[in-house]
Amino acid sequence: MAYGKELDAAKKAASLAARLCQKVQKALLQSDVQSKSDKSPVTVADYGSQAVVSLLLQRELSSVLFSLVAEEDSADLRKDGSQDILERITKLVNDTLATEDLLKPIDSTLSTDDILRAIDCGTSEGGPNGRHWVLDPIDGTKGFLRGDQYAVALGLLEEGKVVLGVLACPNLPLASIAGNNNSSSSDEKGCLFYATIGSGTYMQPLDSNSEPVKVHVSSVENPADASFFESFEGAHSLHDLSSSIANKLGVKAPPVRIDSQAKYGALSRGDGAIYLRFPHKGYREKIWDHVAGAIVVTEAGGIVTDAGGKALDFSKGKYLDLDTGI
Ligand SMILES: Nc1ncnc2c1ncn2[C@@H]1O[C@H](COP(=O)(O)O)[C@@H](OP(=O)(O)O)[C@H]1O
Ligand SMILES: [Mg+2]
Ligand SMILES: [Mg+2]
Ligand SMILES: [Mg+2]
Repeated sequence: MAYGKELDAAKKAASLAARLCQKVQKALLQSDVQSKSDKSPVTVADYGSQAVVSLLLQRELSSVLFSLVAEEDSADLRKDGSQDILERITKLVNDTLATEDLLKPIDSTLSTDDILRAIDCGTSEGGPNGRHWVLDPIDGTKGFLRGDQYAVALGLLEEGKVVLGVLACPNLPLASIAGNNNSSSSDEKGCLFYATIGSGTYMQPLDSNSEPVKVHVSSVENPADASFFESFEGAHSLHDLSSSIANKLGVKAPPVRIDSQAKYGALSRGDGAIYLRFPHKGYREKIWDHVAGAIVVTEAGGIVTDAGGKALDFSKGKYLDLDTGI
């Protein structure tokens, strides 16, 4: 299969990064620190996830040319007073890598400098030529902090086109979320969605080796039977505008609001039929917020465009040039 080796590496990297995030999110929920608005735990998970993916991809693919466009960089970690947080990230990454039995044994424990370097591999600008990995180490940080949805989102661009995407969604129920905003806690959670160009979209449980299943977008034709997704955060997308558009389309169901590219994952298996996103004026969308999600949806039979109906162009660097919304 085309991109088979890249897909294996990407699935492994995203799953392992998700494991790191789950560990941090658990601690975040169990301790009472969560409400204290101390953002350091999430920073730890964002950085740790980015380091894990960067290290894994490089180790598994050992290509001379490795380009990664990723959300985080190490600038803040290099500042005075960041030593403690950097050591925590380093420990998290080492502990996470040590749990991966499929990995070649690690020659030595990674140092703080190794971690800084791994994070900074993600400073590529992308663009229309060659291969670029695109990573959002935690998409939906606000959801992550709330204990809600988030995703590790990893994609691959080749000559400006998305050819591969992986979405690890640790809190997304394996069963459909159609019709309910809050799933019961007994639901089995943790989904891994993946797609390569021309080969469809698959979903498998994040923490087991169960067989992947091919997924397809909703087949609902009548808008009256459709439901739509949007950001949980009103600051990220104009809820009033989505509602009025949904209304005009004839959609009757209330919006399903969830964080992150888990929306694209849920869409790809038909939990809902539509995703509407209208950022406030002046906001520029970043490619890592959509690359993986876009291919997961298109390979499942869906269509992803800007609000003007044009396909998303991921070849312009870090930002998407959009007409109004997605
Ligand atoms: N004002 C804004 N308008 C639109 N999107 C925004 C935003 N501020 C942040 N975002 C983006 O929205 C993403 C989350 O998407 P969603 O709203 O679907 O959960 C964030 O990703 P991160 O959490 O990776 O920073 C961030 O990139
Ligand atoms: Mg994001
Ligand atoms: Mg992020
Ligand atoms: Mg962010």
